[in-house]
Amino acid sequence: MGFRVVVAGDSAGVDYKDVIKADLEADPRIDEVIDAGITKGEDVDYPHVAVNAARMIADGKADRGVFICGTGMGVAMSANKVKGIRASTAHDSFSVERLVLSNDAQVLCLGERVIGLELARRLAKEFFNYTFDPESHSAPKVAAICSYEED
Ligand SMILES: O=C[C@H](O)[C@H](O)COP(=O)(O)O
Repeated sequence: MGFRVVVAGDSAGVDYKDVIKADLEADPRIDEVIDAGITKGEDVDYPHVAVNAARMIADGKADRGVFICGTGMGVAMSANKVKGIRASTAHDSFSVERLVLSNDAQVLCLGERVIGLELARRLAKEFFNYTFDPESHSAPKVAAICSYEED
């Protein structure tokens, strides 16, 4: 079974979000792409966009997310407020790999004002090359992150 992916972006990330959404819809590894907004022309602040999208993962409606704002940092901070979500900005290939293999992150965050479109597209694609191994040496560290979550 393929990934169910939620994409989201604020007004500074909507252009990349729409391109990456189309890429993911054409990717045979992905079964479903959910667009959590915004649509171009809308203006919703990034915390609301990211938390709404992250809740879809926490609620089991999606497996992973690609969230985009100007820097990738605001959507990451916001998504991480949702219990069970691990999200980070990653703007290079190695970081994207480790985001999954070390950190079991469900959400890749990208900054439309920081990296070029083709790099963003490539990183979004690479994010789905990896799946976390629950038997790996990284698993207890991820469990330790979770242990610090507060209700
Ligand atoms: O992290 C925040 C994002 O980059 C956002 O798109 C822009 O936020 P700002 O308008 O507060 O700079």
